[in-house]
Amino acid sequence: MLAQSIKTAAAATASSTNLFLRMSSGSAYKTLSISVPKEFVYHVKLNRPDKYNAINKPMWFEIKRCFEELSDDENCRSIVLSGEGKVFTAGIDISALMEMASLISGENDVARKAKNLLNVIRSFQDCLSALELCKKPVLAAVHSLCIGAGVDLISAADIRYCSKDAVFQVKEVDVGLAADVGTLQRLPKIIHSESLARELCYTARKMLADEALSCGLVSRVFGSKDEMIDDVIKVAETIAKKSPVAVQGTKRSMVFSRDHSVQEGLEHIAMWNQIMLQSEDLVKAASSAMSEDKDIVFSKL
Ligand SMILES: CC/C=C\C=C\CC(=O)SCCNC(=O)CCNC(=O)[C@H](O)C(C)(C)COP(=O)(O)OP(=O)(O)OC[C@H]1O[C@@H](n2cnc3c(N)ncnc32)[C@H](O)[C@@H]1OP(=O)(O)O
Repeated sequence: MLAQSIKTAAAATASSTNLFLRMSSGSAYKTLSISVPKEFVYHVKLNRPDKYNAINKPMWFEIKRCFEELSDDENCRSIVLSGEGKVFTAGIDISALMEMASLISGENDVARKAKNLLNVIRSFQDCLSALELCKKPVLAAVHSLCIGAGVDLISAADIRYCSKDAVFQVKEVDVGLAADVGTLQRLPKIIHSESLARELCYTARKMLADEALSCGLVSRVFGSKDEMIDDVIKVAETIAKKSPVAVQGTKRSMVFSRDHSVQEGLEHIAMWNQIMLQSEDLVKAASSAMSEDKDIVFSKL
């Protein structure tokens, strides 16, 4: 009886950490579609194709929930992010911008209006930072348009790819905004050019795939969306076959080191690895490297 209860509890715990199982049992996403094309590889698609995947309020919060859930889903080791339909995304849904305006219409006082806006801006920032905080690497695969909030979104990913029809546009100044959900902070560090980043952000000019490649915004340009998705899933699969302890530690250290000095980064990884080098993954990976057997089975993490 006790053994049966333990088994049932264990099964419940296992399924509660498996996003895909919970999705198929009903707790679905309305603005994202999620699949598992390969073992341990998740594919998250922005899924409002009729609206060019414009990011409306539900999509903002589903992005946050999804990447937070995948962060702790032991069946997920890498994530591909793409857009369903004709374009990757046309940026924030204009209705979400209007909703922000309506939030302050009932207030007369500047301090109260500011407080309301601050809360919204911070919560939208958190939605996209969820990609960066996610323990698993996120590989963004961009086709066609990637506008405004789309650039904020992919800037929080680990790796970016695009197809040759891709167009990137930091469009915020055109709608009267200083971008406030990540582009201004992350883009200069990705492309290592304050000059180009400022040009793109001040002018809102369109950047095509070739330039995105040459400035380092993307790692590779593919001939078509289909070719890109196939190949990016292969990269995600390669990552998913590595030790999850090693990959998650690498992401954590690279995100930390981007924002700290070399010495602070070295200290951070030393603290991390004084624990993680004790993992069974090190022994498994090292002994496989010395043998013919390259098919290592790492435990879930
Ligand atoms: C706290 C603040 C946080 C974040 C702020 C982010 C700022 C930004 O994201 S700025 C960028 C905002 N986006 C835009 O300005 C783009 C607006 N869209 C367009 O200019 C055009 O749609 C287009 C992308 C140039 C494409 O044009 P076209 O090929 O002619 O298609 P459409 O018929 O215009 O669009 C198809 C379909 O999609 C709907 N749609 C497109 N973009 C948006 C959007 N941003 N919000 C809401 N809906 C959008 C469009 O209405 C059409 O839908 P229908 O139902 O067919 O009308």
